[in-house]
Amino acid sequence: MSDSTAVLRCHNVHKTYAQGPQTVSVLNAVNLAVAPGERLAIVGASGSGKSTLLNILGGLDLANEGDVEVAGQSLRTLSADQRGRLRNRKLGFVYQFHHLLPEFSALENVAMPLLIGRSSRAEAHQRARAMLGRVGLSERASHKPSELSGGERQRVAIARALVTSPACVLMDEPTGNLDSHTAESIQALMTELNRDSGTSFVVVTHDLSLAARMDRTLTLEDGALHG
Ligand SMILES: Nc1ncnc2c1ncn2[C@@H]1O[C@H](COP(=O)(O)OP(=O)(O)OP(=O)(O)O)[C@@H](O)[C@H]1O
Repeated sequence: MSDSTAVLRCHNVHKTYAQGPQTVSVLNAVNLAVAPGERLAIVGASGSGKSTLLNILGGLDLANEGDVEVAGQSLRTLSADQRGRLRNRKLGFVYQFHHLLPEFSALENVAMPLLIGRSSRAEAHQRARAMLGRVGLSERASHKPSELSGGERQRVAIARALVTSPACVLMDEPTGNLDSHTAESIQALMTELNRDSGTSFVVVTHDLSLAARMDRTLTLEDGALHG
């Protein structure tokens, strides 16, 4: 794959953190290219830097060195506002602890990225309703997150990540706090949505059965990705 076709790409990414008087190197020359429609799992020991890498790939955190390109656009050249807009248009995010807004309904949570992207309220709600249908939650549209099960909340988070038709969805432990049956249904849903939408997935996980369902698995070790 030539780099220009990658939906997400990083080159020579380094990240260090100050921990007290020490500087700790977490990422040390990470290179990655994610193809359109590709499902990639990133695995690695606790503390190996998986979440750090995901946050840098999503433009939520900045590398000390190196570059990230989202849909061919280098994040380095963008202001924080421009990065936010690119993130909103091209990326979706799913976290283990879902980060749904507690005071809003499932429908309003899913509509949120569209409203932030300046869709009209009517259009945002129509698309959010359709997406909730895709994840099997039409009957739960008016429920608040506290009125949903863990698996339902995770499906709302997936619907919210996909509602803008992003090029790539970044997921941090999407099945991490779910029982095995619910995790299995989330895995099946991800496979189905990937097939239907062609959206790429980058999934950080300790769940080896989820990793096995992806097209490719890379291991983060000693600050670098290994095939
Ligand atoms: N803001 C921060 N300041 C200082 N150190 C940090 C910060 N964020 C992460 N770290 C350190 O960077 C390392 C990598 O953390 P990260 O959360 O990326 O690992 P991980 O592979 O996602 O771990 P886990 O599988 O346990 O979630 C850890 O040693 C962590 O303590």
